[in-house]
Amino acid sequence: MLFKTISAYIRSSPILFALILVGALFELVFHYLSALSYKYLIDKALIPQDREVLAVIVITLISLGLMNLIAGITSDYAKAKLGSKLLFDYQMKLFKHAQMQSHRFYERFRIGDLLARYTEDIPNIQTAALLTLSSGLVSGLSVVAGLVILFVMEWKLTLLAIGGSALLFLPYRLLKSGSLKLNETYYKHLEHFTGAIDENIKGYRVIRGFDLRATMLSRIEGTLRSMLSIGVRRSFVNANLNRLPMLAISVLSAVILAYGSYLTFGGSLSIGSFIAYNSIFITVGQSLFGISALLPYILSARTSFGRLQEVLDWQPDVVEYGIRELPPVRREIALSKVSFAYVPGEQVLQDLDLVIPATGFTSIVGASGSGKSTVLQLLLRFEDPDSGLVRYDDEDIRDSVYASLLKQVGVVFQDSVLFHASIRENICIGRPDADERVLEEAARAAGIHETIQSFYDGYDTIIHNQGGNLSGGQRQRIALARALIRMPRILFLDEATSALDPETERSVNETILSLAASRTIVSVTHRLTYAAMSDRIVVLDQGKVAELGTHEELITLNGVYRRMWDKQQGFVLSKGGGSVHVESNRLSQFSFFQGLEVAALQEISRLFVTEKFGTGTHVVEQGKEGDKFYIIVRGKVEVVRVTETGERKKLAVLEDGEHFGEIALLHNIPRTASIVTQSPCICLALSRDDFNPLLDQYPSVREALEASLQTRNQRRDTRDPVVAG
Ligand SMILES: Nc1ncnc2c1ncn2[C@@H]1O[C@H](COP(=O)(O)OP(=O)(O)OP(=O)(O)O)[C@@H](O)[C@H]1O
Repeated sequence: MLFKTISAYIRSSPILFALILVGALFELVFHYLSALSYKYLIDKALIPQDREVLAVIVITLISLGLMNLIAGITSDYAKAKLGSKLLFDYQMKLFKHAQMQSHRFYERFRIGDLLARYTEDIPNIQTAALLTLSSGLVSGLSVVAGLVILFVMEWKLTLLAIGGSALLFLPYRLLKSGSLKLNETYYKHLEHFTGAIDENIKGYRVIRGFDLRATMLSRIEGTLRSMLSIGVRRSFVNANLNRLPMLAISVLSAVILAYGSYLTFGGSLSIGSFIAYNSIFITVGQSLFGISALLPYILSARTSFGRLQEVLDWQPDVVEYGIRELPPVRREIALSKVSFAYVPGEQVLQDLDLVIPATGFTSIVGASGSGKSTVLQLLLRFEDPDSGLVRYDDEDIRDSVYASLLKQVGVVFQDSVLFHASIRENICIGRPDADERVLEEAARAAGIHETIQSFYDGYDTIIHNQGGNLSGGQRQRIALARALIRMPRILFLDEATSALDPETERSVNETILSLAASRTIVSVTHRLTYAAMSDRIVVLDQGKVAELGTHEELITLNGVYRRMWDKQQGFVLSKGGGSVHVESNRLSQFSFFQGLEVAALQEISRLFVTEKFGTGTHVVEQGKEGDKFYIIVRGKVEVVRVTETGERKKLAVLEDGEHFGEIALLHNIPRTASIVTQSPCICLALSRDDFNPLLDQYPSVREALEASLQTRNQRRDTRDPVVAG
């Protein structure tokens, strides 16, 4: 398969291959004529002392040498070009293939797996192809030509040489399968290694926060030790693939020398012929050795080729077969009877029907994990539904040219990736042909033009480290400008502002609201204050549309939305968002504060302290004794538990208005899980020491907390994974 593919590839560049072949033939002719010249030099020039013959031989050799040099240089250039082209073509092919893939592909092939293909496997194939074309081709031709000449000169001796040559390939046959297996194992470990490095870089906060440094170090050490031991065996086998043929050649040379001398003693072979024969045999031997020296490279390339094919054979989930241009959306975008699962059997959306009018501002809200982002992914065709269809007006988007869909939409994510380039390039990446006026218009619409102008280099300011030199609000506004410059008919926002501080969030949302007048906006958000301003709200619950309507309609419904809304109400942020106050009626919603007088609730409310956390902070550490109860005012946290084997398990996600750690108000008991922020968070914290004096005053609170603790212990006994932190 490797040879078939590579030789087809080489044949696709006939001129380069012809140049390489001509170079090989010249080299061959030069080598053999040099060796054969001994026969004439000794028998026709030196022994008879004929100076004229000597001069002819020398001039012929010099001329051939020069021609060989020119052909060699041309062939080297052709090889360099062919090799670089092969590298380029395969790397492009792999890149393009990866671009067409969706989540299943990226779950199967982690970053380490893919990087290894680019940096190890493709270069391995290139090396083997180039070596085969250079020393392999010359050596192969040389062996054939040499054996023919030797056969004509002395057939008995040559038969002996051919028989002996088979010995050279014996080690290959013996070591081949072992070498292939070792190569495969080595690359598997290399993938783990690069994947682990990537994970350790990206997750350094989590690793430090969970004190996983020793665990990670020992994992990497384990991988590196395995690579060390496999590396030793691999190098040893490869060295033997080289050394054993060399040994076989030495033995064969000794036999040829002995038998050739015997023929010379008997007078059936002249001295000149014997020296020429021996010289040609040495060239054949070297060529055979040249071929056997290629074998480790070819074996390695075979493994690499298999690994590369494994990726290239992966069929994309979203196949771009549509041929019709998608007309501009006029009426609606919709999901009809859509079911979708990332993991077979774990349904995220089930028979979902949703129609979003192509006008105004639609918000999609719902609890974490209800499928909001998944709906957006399907509308953008990042994924295709398992059943049902996604349509823009009456067009099934699978039947349309994908680019014509993307042309109509713009998208801003929560973590908008900005590239290491100027602000101008980052915005214009959405529309490379945009002129200065269009660029500034987009930046103005996103409310960032003045800020950019105030930078020393203006639009030419370079964005470093994915936007590290900009504030969160500036990054999101640039991402918004990048989406707007495409003048999209529909703008999709996926939690585009929820990671911003309250003040910036308010101002970016005002900008977004002003955009809704001229285009359709579909926004996934969990912050209901801004969803309330939209024209319609879709409430998702466990992958289904639970409610649909305006804010007022949904509040009157008194259902899921109303509960979510109530949870997020009752917090008063000071101007600038520096501190938060929780209202007494909000506190009364917590089961353990229920029934308390307003005065008592107000007293408790005053005990709460505002705490702010950046993304990736461990608000609560598993195993550490807890002494605070927290309410999340804004932000998103993950409840995670590290198992005894070091595995990190995500148990739940908590958002605005949700709480954790109430048992700590009663006892200083170890936390059963950690709470890690997923976005910047503002929390209200109530410490046990502050709250304790009130417990005697309000026995109902103590009873409710005791009951809560009991429930939690029962849960733990039945191994229920949900914890309150
Ligand atoms: N790539 C993935 N592979 C497997 N499961 C996934 C993947 N992406 C999402 N899920 C799961 O699909 C479900 C819905 O996820 P989705 O992101 O759509 O929810 P969401 O409502 O947007 O949640 P959030 O508000 O937390 O972002 C969740 O249970 C989630 O764990």
